[in-house]
Amino acid sequence: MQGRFHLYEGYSLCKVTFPMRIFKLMGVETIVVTNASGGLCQDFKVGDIMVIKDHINLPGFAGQHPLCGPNDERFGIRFPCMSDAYSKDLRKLVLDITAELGYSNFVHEGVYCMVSGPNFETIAEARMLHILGSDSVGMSTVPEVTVAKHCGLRVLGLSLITNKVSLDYSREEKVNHEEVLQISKMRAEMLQNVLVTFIARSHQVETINNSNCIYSNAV
Ligand SMILES: O=P(O)(O)O[C@@H]1C[C@H](O)[C@@H](CO)O1
Ligand SMILES: Nc1nc2[nH]cnc2c(=O)[nH]1
Repeated sequence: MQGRFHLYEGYSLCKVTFPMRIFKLMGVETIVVTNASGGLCQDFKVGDIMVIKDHINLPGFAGQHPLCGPNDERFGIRFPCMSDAYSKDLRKLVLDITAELGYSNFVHEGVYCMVSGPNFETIAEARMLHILGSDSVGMSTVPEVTVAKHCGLRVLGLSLITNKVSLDYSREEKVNHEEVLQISKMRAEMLQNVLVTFIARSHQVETINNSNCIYSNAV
């Protein structure tokens, strides 16, 4: 896909996640999701890649959840497990690949937190998300991954840290969308290298077949 739908654009979560069910019906088994996010973990630098190991569905806590409403049993069960949404095998494969490509210094694993946006975080909000265990924060991905997991797709998620999120009232820098786009452009080639190698090697991971799909926005 080129681009995605976002909650902040006014789309319902049903529409935001609809492509996942189309992929399922098309026979896709594995999806790769990419996004841009702000780094909350103090070890992260702008331009780092975070392999998503888990997420926090903040809108979901408030009832903005793509699986609310009658469950469609053709796709999955009413109460899906979400503790292993991001495949361990795929995470290992991508970490091996980034090490081989010499990218280890700027690749980390971490927890992505979704907020609805469209505003970036206040400092108090950022501090709260950090205390809750979020390593990065963004405005997408979680609804799609939730629906993908519900219908049995395997997921790899990569998040590009496009800016540092301020946790400190004395910091003067202000995040803006241009910076997000600029860093995404700067890292596009590196992410493409990782993904091309990942796709070429994905047959090494058991149960993956060739039905893979890249679902990306920022890169
Ligand atoms: O679709 P993603 O999550 O990559 O896009 C992020 C969130 C906003 O659309 C935008 C903020 O700059 O980047
Ligand atoms: N919510 C949020 N989304 C982002 N997308 C890219 N950077 C950010 C950020 O700092 N916060």
